[in-house]
Amino acid sequence: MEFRFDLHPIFNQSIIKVNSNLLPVGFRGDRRLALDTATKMAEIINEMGSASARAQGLSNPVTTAQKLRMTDQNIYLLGDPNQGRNGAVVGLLKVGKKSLYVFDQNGQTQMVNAPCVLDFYVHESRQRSGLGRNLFDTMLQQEDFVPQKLAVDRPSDKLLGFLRKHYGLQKTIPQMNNFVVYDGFFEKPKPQENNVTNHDGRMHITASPNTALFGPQFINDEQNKRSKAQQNASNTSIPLIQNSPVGRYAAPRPMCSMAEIIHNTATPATGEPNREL
Ligand SMILES: CC(=O)SCCNC(=O)CCNC(=O)[C@H](O)C(C)(C)COP(=O)(O)OP(=O)(O)OC[C@H]1O[C@@H](n2cnc3c(N)ncnc32)[C@H](O)[C@@H]1OP(=O)(O)O
Repeated sequence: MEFRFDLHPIFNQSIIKVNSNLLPVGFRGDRRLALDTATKMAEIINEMGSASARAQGLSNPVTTAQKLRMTDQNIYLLGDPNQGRNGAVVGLLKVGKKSLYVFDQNGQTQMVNAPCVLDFYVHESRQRSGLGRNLFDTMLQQEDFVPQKLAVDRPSDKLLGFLRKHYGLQKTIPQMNNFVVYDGFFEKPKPQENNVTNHDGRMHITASPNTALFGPQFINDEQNKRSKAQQNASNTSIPLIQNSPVGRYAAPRPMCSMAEIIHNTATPATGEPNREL
């Protein structure tokens, strides 16, 4: 798509990334140039957004400059410096994170903050020549996204074919909304080598408030923590400061009736702090 203005100063590389300020990421220039560039960028985004809507048979564009201004989404634009005198824009890809309710493989609803493909268009005269792949790969790399972790908003048949061909995405997890998610969407990332903690998988689950507050711990983790704490205590001469009990531990203790019976006195329950003493 060609424009009445020269695109070369805007496209300093073939693919540019634009966010809510309507300027290419890394833009340098004074206020006047920024204003001029943002005005031209708004025109590019509106025209490409409308062309994408037409190609998908939508009555309203999914992508406009006005909408982009109000989100933290990113648009990738593919330019062709060699078309015409001013160059041309031949592709658009809009992505961003969205909070979604989606079904997992077991049909359970999950709330996720997922990276989403929101709009994707390559000019009709250039489709099926690898430009879409080029644009998509650049987006994946710059956003640090993985294809199977993407939710795709109402994908067209062309986009389904594209994702199948280039990224092997085929098996979907059925959803009730317009988003398509693929097998692997819910897979947890594998732990990094240097993050792997050395435990044997045995959990320490007790009825103690620590378990309730912090969840069960791996037994080896606890032992490691304890031996580290002991080491620290013996290495330092910092006096042990006992924290005052808080919350329900600060409440007055009930009398222990068994002790009362044995000693014929009123005795507070043992093993717990008693602020009255
Ligand atoms: C979330 C959304 O945005 S949904 C809307 C997606 N956009 C559209 O449907 C708009 C019209 N289509 C397009 O703009 C483009 O076809 C895109 C963006 C989907 C793909 O861009 P392209 O530059 O064509 O992709 P690229 O050349 O890298 O890959 C080609 C593959 O995409 C798929 N594809 C592209 N065009 C078509 C088509 N007309 N019919 C069927 N499959 C197609 C095929 O798998 C094709 O491989 P093949 O030629 O071996 O069959």
